[in-house]
Amino acid sequence: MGKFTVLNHPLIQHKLTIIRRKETSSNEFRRIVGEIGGLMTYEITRDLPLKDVEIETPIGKTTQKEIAGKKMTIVPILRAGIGMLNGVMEMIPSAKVGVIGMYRDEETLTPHEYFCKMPKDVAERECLVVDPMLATGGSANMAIGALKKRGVKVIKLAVLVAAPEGVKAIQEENPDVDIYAAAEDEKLLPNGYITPGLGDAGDRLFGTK
Ligand SMILES: O=P(O)(O)OC[C@H]1O[C@H](OP(=O)(O)OP(=O)(O)O)[C@H](O)[C@@H]1O
Ligand SMILES: O=c1cc[nH]c(=O)[nH]1
Ligand SMILES: [Mg+2]
Repeated sequence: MGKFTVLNHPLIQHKLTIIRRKETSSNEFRRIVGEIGGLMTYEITRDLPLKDVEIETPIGKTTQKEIAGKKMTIVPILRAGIGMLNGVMEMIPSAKVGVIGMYRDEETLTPHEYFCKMPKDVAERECLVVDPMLATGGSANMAIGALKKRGVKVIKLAVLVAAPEGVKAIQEENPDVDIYAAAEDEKLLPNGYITPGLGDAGDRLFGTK
């Protein structure tokens, strides 16, 4: 089964509390979602392999470390995943970006894919799927399925708030995927929202409600 890790760094926890507050403006919400995305990336990439490289400093030759192999593909799930993207890209500027568009039917909570554009060599890269909310897990499972269909072998999932139901759904359908979250919340409500959660992440990011 894939690992489920809650990244309880004090900065991440503090910033998460700010975006949970209902009075936080879209402007501040957007900025902080990006910042948390960056802080989470720092933790998630801890085990990236390194290789030795010969370089020359102004003083002389030396052998130092750099990240080995192809850089990651970051895969934001539209719309809300876009909120995390800039923060993640600041940490890994050479990563490529693959975008997948998905919306949840408000009645049935079933996800629907409406867009997918991946880098040509996506199958050779590790993918980090980002979305602030893991509720039923339907959207993330569908996005992971779309990547596997394109030949991707190593996939990680980063979310801000995870419902236990969503974590279970990913672990059952995609047991090879490690999940990272800033928090695991209490549960899913019958209407599909996470409690206590932070409301509708897409609407709060884009000011649509
Ligand atoms: O785990 P699930 O039950 O699938 O729910 C989580 C999904 O719901 C939200 O997207 P939404 O459908 O609201 O689209 P949006 O990002 O465009 O607002 C959220 O950003 C996730 O993608
Ligand atoms: O609580 C939730 C659940 C799904 N999507 C959101 O944006 N918020
Ligand atoms: Mg939404």
